Amino acid sequence: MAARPKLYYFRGRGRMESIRWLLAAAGEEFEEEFLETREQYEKLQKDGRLLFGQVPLVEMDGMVLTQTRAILSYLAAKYNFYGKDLKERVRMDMYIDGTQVLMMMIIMAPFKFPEEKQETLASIMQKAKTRYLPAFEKILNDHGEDFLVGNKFSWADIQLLEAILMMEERSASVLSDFPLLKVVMNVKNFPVFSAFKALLPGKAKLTHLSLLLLPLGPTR
Ligand SMILES: N[C@@H](CCC(=O)N[C@@H](CS)C(=O)NCC(=O)O)C(=O)O
Repeated sequence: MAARPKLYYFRGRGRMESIRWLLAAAGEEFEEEFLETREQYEKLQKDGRLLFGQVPLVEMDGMVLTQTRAILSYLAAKYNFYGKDLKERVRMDMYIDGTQVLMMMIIMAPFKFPEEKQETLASIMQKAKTRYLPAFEKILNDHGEDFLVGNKFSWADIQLLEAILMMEERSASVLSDFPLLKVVMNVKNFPVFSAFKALLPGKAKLTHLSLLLLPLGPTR
């Protein structure tokens, strides 16, 4: 098994993207194998490496890991992005689960019928602005800190930043009514910005992580 984590997924963001972000935030270099042929996928199946026949698949620390949320929890705990106790952890879980629901809606939107895409996206962005972003703005406002939980950079911040950058790709002004998020969720002020940057090949004009390089979905 490779010394570095090895990621197996399609050449796109999808469910693997948050895994890449956590590894990048930890400053961990990783390898990727993009699944581009049916044979590659079938080989993983045949070798018994896909527990439920699905990717993302990550090989690391002598383990073969599948199920996105399980992989993310492992990484967050391993690299100390998962709070100092169970109470911090459960708050993070709430924020992360909410954020991931929103992200999955955005990820799946390109798979809609062409005539439905625009309306679907508009409704997701509306939900983001009325349900999700106000909740995070309030959290920051209530505790007055720069991070979502425990006044310390965590998985919850990384997840929310990723979601916000996804939304800003669709609507650059999505944070205009959320002044605290605008300041706190500025990628350039993020403590791991340099770690992100270091992992970007070449030019490092960062708005997204590896994903300047990878397409979001089938239409992009
Ligand atoms: N619950 C799984 C879902 C994984 C999943 O749906 N993976 C898709 C690719 S994004 C897949 O492998 N689909 C093939 C299949 O289900 O046969 C996770 O979160 O990792």
